[in-house]
Amino acid sequence: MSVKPMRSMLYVPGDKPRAIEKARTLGADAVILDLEDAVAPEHKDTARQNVREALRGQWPCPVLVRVNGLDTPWEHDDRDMVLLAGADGLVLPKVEEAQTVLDLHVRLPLWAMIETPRGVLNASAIAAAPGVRGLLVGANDLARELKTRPHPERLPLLYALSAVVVAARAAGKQPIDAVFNDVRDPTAFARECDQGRLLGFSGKTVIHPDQVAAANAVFGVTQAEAEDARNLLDAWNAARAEGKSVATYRGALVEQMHADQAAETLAFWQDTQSQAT
Ligand SMILES: CC(C)(COP(=O)(O)OP(=O)(O)OC[C@H]1O[C@@H](n2cnc3c(N)ncnc32)[C@H](O)[C@@H]1OP(=O)(O)O)[C@@H](O)C(=O)NCCC(=O)NCCSC(=O)C[C@H](O)C(=O)O
Ligand SMILES: [Mg+2]
Repeated sequence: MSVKPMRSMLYVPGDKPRAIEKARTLGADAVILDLEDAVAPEHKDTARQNVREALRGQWPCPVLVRVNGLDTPWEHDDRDMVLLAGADGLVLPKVEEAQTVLDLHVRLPLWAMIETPRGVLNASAIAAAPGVRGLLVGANDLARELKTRPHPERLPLLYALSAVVVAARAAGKQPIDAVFNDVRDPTAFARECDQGRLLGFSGKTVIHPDQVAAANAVFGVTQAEAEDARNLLDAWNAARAEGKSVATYRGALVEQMHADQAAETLAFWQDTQSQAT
């Protein structure tokens, strides 16, 4: 299954109608209307009503809803509302085993959050479950559960982050990196985006308007990268036309997989260009 990479997935608290309205205009690749941890217990009902209302309107991107966990009193009402109101997908928090996803029996695309040690250990099976489009890291919960200390390079979380990338990629699904909490530190945010891309994530979950463009830039394709991919493909096609099995581009070996990767880069570039116009 090929799904367009989600460079930025913007969480918006369900109890903030002004932020929900603003989210339509921010250029995120997806919006996640949150009913879970961004909403206090006494606001859950109002948030559900706001989200139901918001789903009736027009959106320029897919709109997902993060429901409350299965072990909470709100999950049932959340899920009923989401199914009736026609969201583009369901984000399930704190998924720990594939059976949770299998037991849901919903047709909506599912995005499973990996944010507990058991979730990390079972990430491969969760990613492979039918209906799952991607895995989202919940690093705040994960750090708490792992009893790690904060670290600027996320050293204590690296094993879990890579485990999520490997699990999602093995199943052909999208791994989406965790949120960065300090919305007033764009430099550190950009650094964490770079690290996420380096690790293999498709995109990043974000929590503030200012983070959207930066995530789109880091997880997108630059013009220079698109030109490079086009040149590599030209070199590859020329070598193949001469009957060669491999090529070189700028002195480096090019094989079929590099050509395939370059073609994917170009396709993604063209897709984002056509969206921007
Ligand atoms: C993080 C915030 C609480 C910061 O709020 P605030 O200081 O009020 O932001 P600003 O004043 O800078 O806001 C400026 C304008 O932007 C709008 N806004 C803010 N956030 C969003 C948003 N997420 N989407 C859309 N619009 C947003 C404000 O309304 C202002 O608009 P205007 O009045 O017109 O100027 C706040 O950003 C926030 O609440 N963010 C989302 C938090 C959230 O969703 N949390 C849940 C997901 S993360 C999570 O749960 C962790 C995960 O599970 C894990 O375990 O790691
Ligand atoms: Mg969480």
